[in-house]
Amino acid sequence: MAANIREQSLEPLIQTATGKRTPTRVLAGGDVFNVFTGDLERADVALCDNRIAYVGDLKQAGIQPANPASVIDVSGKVLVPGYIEPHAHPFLLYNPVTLAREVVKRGTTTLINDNLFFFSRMKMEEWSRLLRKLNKLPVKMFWWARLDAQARLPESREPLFDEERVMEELSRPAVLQAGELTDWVPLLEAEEKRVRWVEESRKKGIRVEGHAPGASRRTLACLAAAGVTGDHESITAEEVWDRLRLGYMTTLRHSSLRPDLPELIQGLMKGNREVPWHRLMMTTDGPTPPYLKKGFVDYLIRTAIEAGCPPARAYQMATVNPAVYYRLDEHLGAIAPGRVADINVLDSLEEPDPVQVVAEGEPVAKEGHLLVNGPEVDWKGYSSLKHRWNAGLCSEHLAHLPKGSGGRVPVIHLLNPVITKMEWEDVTSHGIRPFHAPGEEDLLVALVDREGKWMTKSLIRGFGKNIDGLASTYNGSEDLLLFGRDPEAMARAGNRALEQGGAITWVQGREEVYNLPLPLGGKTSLLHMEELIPRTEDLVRKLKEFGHPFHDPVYTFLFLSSTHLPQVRLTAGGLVRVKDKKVLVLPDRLEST
Ligand SMILES: Nc1ncnc2[nH]cnc12
Repeated sequence: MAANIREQSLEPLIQTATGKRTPTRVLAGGDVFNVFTGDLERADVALCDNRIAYVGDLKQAGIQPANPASVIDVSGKVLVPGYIEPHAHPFLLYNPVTLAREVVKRGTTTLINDNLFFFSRMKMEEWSRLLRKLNKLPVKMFWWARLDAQARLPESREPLFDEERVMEELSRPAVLQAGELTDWVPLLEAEEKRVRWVEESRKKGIRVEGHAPGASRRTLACLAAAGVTGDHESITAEEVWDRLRLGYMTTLRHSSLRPDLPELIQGLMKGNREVPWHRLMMTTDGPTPPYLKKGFVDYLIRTAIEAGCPPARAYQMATVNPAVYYRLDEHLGAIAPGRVADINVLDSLEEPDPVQVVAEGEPVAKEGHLLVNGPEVDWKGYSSLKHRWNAGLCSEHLAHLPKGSGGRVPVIHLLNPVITKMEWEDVTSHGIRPFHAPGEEDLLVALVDREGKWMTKSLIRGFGKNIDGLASTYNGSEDLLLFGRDPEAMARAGNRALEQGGAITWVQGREEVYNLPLPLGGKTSLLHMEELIPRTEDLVRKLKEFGHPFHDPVYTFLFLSSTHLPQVRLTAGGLVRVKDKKVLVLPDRLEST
C-alpha cells in the first residue's frame, strides 16, 4: 500500500461517513487518543475497508454496523494510531520481511526504510519487483534513496550511484526522502550531481535526511542551506536544540548502539524552556536483533515516558509528527476520518505494547501473536542478492603483517564497537600468530575483495583474544571481513562463509564454533526473529568469552569498512584515514599470488 497510499477512492468513504453504507468494521466503546489535541476521547471508530470513515458516537451519527461480527469491542481500552519508525535500517542481520513481521506485533505499522544494501547490489528490475512484493506486508514500507554507498568502493562498483539509477529511485512513489547523507562534504562543496539530486528531491517534495554527528552549528546551518531538512545524530540535548533552532526535524535516537533517549529527553526538559515536541521524532536506528526483545517503537514510547516525557507527546512523536513531516498526514498518523486504519489497542497510555493491532483495517496481531501470514518472498528469484563470491582464500594471503613505512605496522585500537584509533607500532616478526604479534590481544583484520582482487589488512587490538579465524560477509562494503591470529583458521572461516553465499563463520583450529548463514547478499538471514535473536546473542556471548569487551559486535563488522565514520577504515583503496582520505597502507593485490 505504501506505493499507492495517495490513491484512495473517496466515494465509499463518503458513503460510510454519511451513513449510506455500512462500515466494514467497527471498533466500539474505546477511548481514542486524538493526536491533534493530545486528549483522550470516548469514541467509536467506523472503518471503510482500509481507511477510517468516522470517529465519534456512531448511533448519534446514524452509522449502523453491518452485523455483530463486524464489531470489535474495545471498551475499557485506549486506541492510538499505528506507530511509525522514520529511520529503519532493515538489514541488521534481519531482512525487511522478518523485521516487519516482528515489529507489527508491537504496533509498528509503518517503516521508513534505508535502501542501502538492496539498491546498492540489486538489479533495478529485481529491486522494483521486490518492492512490489514488500508492498503486500501488513507494515507499510516506505523508503529512502541513498546518494552514496557510505564506503569507499572500487571504481568498478561506483556506477551503482549513477545519475539514472538515483533519479529513478527518487521518483518512486514510496520514496519519502533522500539520504541519509553520510557523505555530505561533496554537497557543501557544491558538487554538481549531489546538488542536482537534492534539488530534485525538493522539487518532488521529499525530505533530505542528514547525518552529521558532532557537527558545529555553522556546519549544520550550511547543510540546512544545502537542502538538508532532518538529522538524527544528536547525542546531547544541546545538539538537539542546535538542530531545532535551524529548522531541522530532529530525531531522538535510542538504538542498540546509542541508547540516548532518556538523556536527551531529560536534557530537553531541563529548565523552563518549552520543548517544541512537534518538531521531534524518535528512532531505533537499526538495532541489532537482541534489542527487539524489548520492543521497537513501543519501546521508544515507553522509554520516553519513563524519562519524564508527557505520554501524549511520546505518542505524537511516534505517529503524527513523522506523518506531518513526510507530508502524509492526510493518510497516516492519526485515528481520524480519511486516515489509513492503523490502530493499536492498548490497556492504557502508560503501556504502549498493544494488546491488539489493526493494520489497514485488518486485525493483524493479538497479544503479541501474528494473525496473518505472508507475503512469502521467493528469495531465490532475486539473483542479484545471490552474489557469487570469487575470492577463494588461501592462508598464504594472510600470513604477513600489513606493512607501513619504516617496517612499522598499523594497529587499530577499538575504543567502542565503532570508534577506532590507529597507532603505528614496531614489530620484529612478519608472522601474525600471537607470539609474533606485539601483544596477546592483537589480531589481524583483513577486508577481502568479493571479486578476489585485493585485500586490505591491519592489526586490531581490543576486539578479542585468541580468536583463530572469524569471517563476516556482513560489513559495510559488502566484501569479506576477517579477524584472527591463525592464517589457516582465517582462510578456513572465510572460505566456509563464501561457500554459503555469505555468513558469519568462526573457526577455532579446525572446529567451526559459530556459523550464521546470511544468504541474502551476504548481509541478511532468512531466520525469523525468534531464532535470529538467540543466534545473535550466542555470537555476542561467545565473543565475550574470548575477551570481546563490547555489546554490539555486529556494528563493528558493519562499520570497520564504512567511511562515514572517523579515524581509519578498511577500504578497497587500502587502510584509509577518513579525515583527509590519506591511504596509510595500500591493499595487497591478490591476482598475482
Ligand atoms: N549509517 C548506517 N548505515 C547502516 N546501518 C546503520 N545503522 C545505524 N546507522 C547506520
